[in-house]
Amino acid sequence: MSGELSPIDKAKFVAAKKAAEYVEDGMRVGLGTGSTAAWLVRCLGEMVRDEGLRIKGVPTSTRTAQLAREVGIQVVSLDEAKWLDLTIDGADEFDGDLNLIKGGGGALLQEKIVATASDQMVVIADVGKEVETLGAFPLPVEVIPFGWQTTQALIEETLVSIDVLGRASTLRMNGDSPFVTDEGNHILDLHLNRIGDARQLAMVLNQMPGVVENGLFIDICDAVVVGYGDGRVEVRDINAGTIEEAMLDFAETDNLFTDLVD
Ligand SMILES: O=C(CO)[C@H](O)[C@H](O)COP(=O)(O)O
Repeated sequence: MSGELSPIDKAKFVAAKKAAEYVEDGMRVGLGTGSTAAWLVRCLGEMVRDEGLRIKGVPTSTRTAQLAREVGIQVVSLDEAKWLDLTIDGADEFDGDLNLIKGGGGALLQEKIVATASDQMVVIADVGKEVETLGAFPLPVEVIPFGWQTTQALIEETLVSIDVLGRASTLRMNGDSPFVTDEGNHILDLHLNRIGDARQLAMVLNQMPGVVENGLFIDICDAVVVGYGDGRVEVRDINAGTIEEAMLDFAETDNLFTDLVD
């Protein structure tokens, strides 16, 4: 059964499976969005079902909320949970300092709120997401629909004085219509190619009227669990500075490969 998955999907799965070990009974857990996070939700659902794990999950999107309920995880709102023990989420890019680009799935706003309200954020990613410098992946910026073209122009103009290689941006589409986030906003994808100073850029973007949030996660992530297509995983922990390596066995989890959900 595992042969049906591409190496990238196997890598995402093993990262998620390994990260599920961080989750302990009684925890309030932020549940990320995207295909890698969907694997995590499925793994946690299996632990709830088979091992009696009791957790409260705070989803970062309507998609994740639906999947979490489907697999039997108790879903609560962030305001009900108030503060979280742990958030596990995917990423579009991570660098050596574990700074991230997120928002490829359009859920960056809830993802950042939830991750920031957590004692610990663990990112799960296939090794292809690792970069030396952030910026090859277009940076998602959530903007309010009112005057979005003016906001876009302001962003592009401001980027002239920022250390980036490109400054074109595109409105994310969903078919013929603009993509709409769970909060009713739009997403501008900034094609920067290379971000020299991600911290500065994140601050500058968030000062602009019309910008709700940007997809740079600076000093938020505590550890990245990196998955490889052959089942290998590495844990990069920013606090302990350690790298743990392990090999996961696909055979035990074949049933999870039957229906990958995103
Ligand atoms: O930030 C995200 C959604 O807003 C995702 O975590 C990110 O896009 C990675 O997605 P995937 O796990 O499908 O590669």
